[in-house]
Amino acid sequence: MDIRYATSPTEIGSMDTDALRDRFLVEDLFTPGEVSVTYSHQDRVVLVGAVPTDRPLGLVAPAELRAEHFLSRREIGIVNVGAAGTVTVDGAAYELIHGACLYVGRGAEHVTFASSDTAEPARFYGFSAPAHTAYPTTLVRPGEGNVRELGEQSTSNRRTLNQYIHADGVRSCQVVMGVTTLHEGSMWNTMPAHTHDRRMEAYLYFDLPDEARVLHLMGEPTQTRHVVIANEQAVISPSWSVHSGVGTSAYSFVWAMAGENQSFDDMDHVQVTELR
Ligand SMILES: O=C(O)C(=O)C[C@H](O)C(=O)CO
Ligand SMILES: [Zn+2]
Repeated sequence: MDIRYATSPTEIGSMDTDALRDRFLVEDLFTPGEVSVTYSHQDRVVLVGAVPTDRPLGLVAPAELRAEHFLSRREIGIVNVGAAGTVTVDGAAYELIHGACLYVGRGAEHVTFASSDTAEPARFYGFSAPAHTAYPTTLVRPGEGNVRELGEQSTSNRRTLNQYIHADGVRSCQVVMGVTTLHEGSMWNTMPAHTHDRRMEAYLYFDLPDEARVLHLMGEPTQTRHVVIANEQAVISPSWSVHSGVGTSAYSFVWAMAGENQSFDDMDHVQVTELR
């Protein structure tokens, strides 16, 4: 299992490009026929990528979890960023089309991923956090979440944010999750930027053309660094780090958080003019 240790803000000043990428960027989550798992010590979040091809794939607990089942002490939010597929949770099948989200609560024992058409596989992205109790497994189809329209065309940041798992929607212990889609011609996400000292966050960029990239901004607001990110790569953002990006093309991203609270609007806003 890929392990990423937690990072202090004092550490990143001396990191070069490769060190930043090794610590924060998750490049290979989606391998056909495999389930890939990255364990982050930032709030003990686990990122999962599953690409089922000719047979279903199971979500198995890595040895490092010291758990009988992956979800023995955890919950997970799953978004399908590929073609249609099915997630089966203890015998109940949920169909996820592109952009749909499934919350699976603590205690589920057998979770499997399958593609509806093996020639065009589903690509499941999971964000899992420790959970203290069991909330019901719930499917949210694209557009069924709480929608927020953000930004302006004139500042190239017009985007639609869908909240799926959140305090006023699908209930969870820690995970807050949704999808934001940039409108055509808009390139900036989360600008003006913010931090949230009470939660870490991870972004998975998707629906980005192969030849395009997102320049993702991270670090303390007055000590920013950038990471160049390709389609279907995830980036881990500690609670002290801004997380904003500009694409060379429109794109979507799954954002997901875990930590001290679930209050989406509990953000420490940063003015554009404060960034360095
Ligand atoms: O486009 C945005 O702005 C976002 O999607 C922001 C994320 O949801 C986020 O950073 C929540 O804290
Ligand atoms: Zn955020």
